[in-house]
Amino acid sequence: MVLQAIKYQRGALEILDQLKLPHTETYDTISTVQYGWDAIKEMRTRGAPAIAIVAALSLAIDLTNQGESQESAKAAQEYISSQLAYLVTSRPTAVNLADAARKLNKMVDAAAKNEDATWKSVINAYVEAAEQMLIDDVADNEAIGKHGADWIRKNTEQGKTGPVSMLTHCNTGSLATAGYGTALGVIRSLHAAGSLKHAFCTETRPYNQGSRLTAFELVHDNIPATLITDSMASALLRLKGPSERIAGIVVGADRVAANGDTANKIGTYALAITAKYHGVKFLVAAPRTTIDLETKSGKDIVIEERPGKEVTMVKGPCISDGTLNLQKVETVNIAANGIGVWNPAFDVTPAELIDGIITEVGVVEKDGNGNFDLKSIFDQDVEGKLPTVGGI
Ligand SMILES: CSC[C@H]1O[C@H](OP(=O)(O)O)[C@H](O)[C@@H]1O
Repeated sequence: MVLQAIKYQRGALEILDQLKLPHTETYDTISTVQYGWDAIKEMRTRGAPAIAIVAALSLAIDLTNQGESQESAKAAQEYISSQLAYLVTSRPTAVNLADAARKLNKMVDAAAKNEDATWKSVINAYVEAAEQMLIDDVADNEAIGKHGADWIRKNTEQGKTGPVSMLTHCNTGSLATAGYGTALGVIRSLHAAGSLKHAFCTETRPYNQGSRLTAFELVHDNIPATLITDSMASALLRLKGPSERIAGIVVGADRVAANGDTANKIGTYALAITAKYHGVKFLVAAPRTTIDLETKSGKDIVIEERPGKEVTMVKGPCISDGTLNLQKVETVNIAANGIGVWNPAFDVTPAELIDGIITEVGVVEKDGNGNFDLKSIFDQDVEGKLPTVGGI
């Protein structure tokens, strides 16, 4: 069975409630823009690409369910624009959602200006573009996986002489995208090619994307894997690096700035520092829709701060009279009452610590001056496909 974070057919959208994984697989119906916004804000669905897709499809569902209208094409365009502007407010750091909104607005503006445009023709154009995002994302991830695996085999000592082990952080797999994943897609590609010795994943406190989601995906796919706590990463590289043939650390991204500085799940920066210290490669895997050329460097990236209770409270299946009730989740406090909490959801890894940025058109490395040229990859096609949202 393929793990699906998003289930969609025209007129019906469901998202896998990732707050309940790995205990239960429950799908929530998303029938309005507000339901989509709430699911993203509460992180029942998460992951930079998945956030953009769920947001765009929640509006597609909203529009489809409205049925016929006598309103004008202009009214349709204005409604879509207002709903996309609202959806973008659900989470600020990942650029994919804002990028998708920009491209979808541009497409809808053009559709509304057609001389024979109607409410229906504009709505249909939007729905088709939003649906195309699902298809594009999986294709992009499979290409990222291939490029990343090829690069690791060619550019790491371990990869040149046999199967490699890789460490990854957070969740960047099928549960963070429309399928296959970005950084976890690279690990999937290595595994499929017989080039993976072992995958290590961090638990990724406080949401535990690693222990609850990535471990779930690795076990589901029968990929040899080991879970470590976030604080174990440096010891792993020092004590088990040579014997485990750890070639590198591969992570996802929420926003890559024009100079290559990368915002990703909190803890990524620390991993980049320890990778540099231990001489293993540090790779970022992300589709071009995550690269934001309008943001010059990491200091300009807004870092989302989340509620302190996500650090001090943990959720788990309810255990009463010794029996496990998977349908009932209890929340337990694990910190001293009254303690202050700082809970940034992301941090920024400077480009100088990144060895390569794996995209669907190839791996970008720094030039002789230590700079990433990310603009050039937007001129390249992927089998004739430019970086798009919904084929736009
Ligand atoms: C391919 S997902 C990219 C990115 O999104 C995750 O953040 P969150 O779980 O808070 O949505 C994480 O930073 C992943 O690396």
